[in-house]
Amino acid sequence: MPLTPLVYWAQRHGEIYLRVELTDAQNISICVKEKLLQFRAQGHGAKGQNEYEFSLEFLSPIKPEVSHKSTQRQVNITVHKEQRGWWERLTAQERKPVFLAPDFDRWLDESDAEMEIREKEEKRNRLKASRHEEEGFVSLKTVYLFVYNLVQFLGFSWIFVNMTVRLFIFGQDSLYDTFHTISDVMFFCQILAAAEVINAAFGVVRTGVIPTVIQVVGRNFVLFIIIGSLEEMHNQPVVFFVFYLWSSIEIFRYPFYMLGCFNTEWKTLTWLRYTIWIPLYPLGVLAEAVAVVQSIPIFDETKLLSIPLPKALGTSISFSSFLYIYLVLMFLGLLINFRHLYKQRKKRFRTKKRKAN
Ligand SMILES: CCCCCCCCCCCCC[C@@H](O)CC(=O)SCCNC(=O)CCNC(=O)[C@H](O)C(C)(C)COP(=O)(O)OP(=O)(O)OC[C@H]1O[C@@H](n2cnc3c(N)ncnc32)[C@H](O)[C@@H]1OP(=O)(O)O
Repeated sequence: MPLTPLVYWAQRHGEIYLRVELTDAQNISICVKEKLLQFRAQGHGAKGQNEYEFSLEFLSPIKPEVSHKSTQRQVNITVHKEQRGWWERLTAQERKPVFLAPDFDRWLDESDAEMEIREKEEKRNRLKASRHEEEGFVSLKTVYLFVYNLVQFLGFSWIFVNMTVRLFIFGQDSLYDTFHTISDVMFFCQILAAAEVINAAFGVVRTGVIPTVIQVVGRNFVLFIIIGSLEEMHNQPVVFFVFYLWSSIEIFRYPFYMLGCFNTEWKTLTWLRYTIWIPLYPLGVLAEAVAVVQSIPIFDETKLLSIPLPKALGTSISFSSFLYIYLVLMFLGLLINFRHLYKQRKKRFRTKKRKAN
């Protein structure tokens, strides 16, 4: 007489779950034909280590594909009903086979199973809705970044082209009136650049906050305090160099970001974005340092932004004292950002190389 294992069952609208009580089951064979399922395996059951088998004639036809998973304690079988629906019993014969019992761990009655389906559907819908929301946010972010980069690109391109054309037409003379012709657009672009700090701080773009703060604060300090607030600085040729060096990188950086918004890139542009800062950054810092040094005697003379002191201590602390400290900060800022840009460059070209392999 073949030995029969204990079999527990439960159903859903689409599936039948069978749990066969056999430990360390091996050589499992499951055959399915229309309504019939035949199981055979070696394992440790109620009658010790032996070969066990059973067959079940289901109430309605089942699909031929049956999946099973054997664990140390049992064999779990999932059978798919040919047609979805609730079966009033498992087997064709009305009398339940003696080795068969309900699996109360998985047991659900019809209404509970329907509720389970509804819950699953609701969960799926919620997931879909949140994915849509996320996609909406992503596309909103893309539009925002694209427009921001486009505006900056147009602004800095206008500056760069204007200065280049004026240099060709007026030669050296153009160096002296850069501020008057360019400053409004430069003010606009650099005020707008504060958004880059916000973007970095709130994770809108994946970049460090410190390098961005150094960049934006450093430039705006030179633009608004050193050059903008001193009329004597307005027609200094150094303004030309500062503005020209700033715009030279931005006409490549912003279109690079614009393409990045659509996960696209143009290799030459990527190379330019991550390479031309190497000469431009030190030159830019040098030009800014020259402007700071040139402004020192003017701040001393005009006493602009100086801090008044009580009479006993002297007259005032000139703003130029702070500028000496700022020159050191500039050098530190240069080192931090140079290192940051070097890392970004290495990361960019290393990943690209790996992708190409
Ligand atoms: C607290 C007070 C501190 C005061 C300190 C004072 C110190 C003063 C020091 C002054 C030094 C400043 C000198 C400077 O003014 C001189 C010049 O600018 S000279 C001209 C040359 N300059 C440059 O080359 C620098 C240009 N600027 C920059 O590159 C950035 O501003 C910088 C923050 C330095 C670096 O950029 P970032 O960290 O963003 O690197 P990535 O470009 O590689 O971007 C990283 C990822 O973020 C994505 N990203 C970034 N921005 C955007 C954007 N606007 N739109 C879309 N995507 C963006 C980018 O695509 C990268 O993503 P992924 O890695 O996935 O590709």
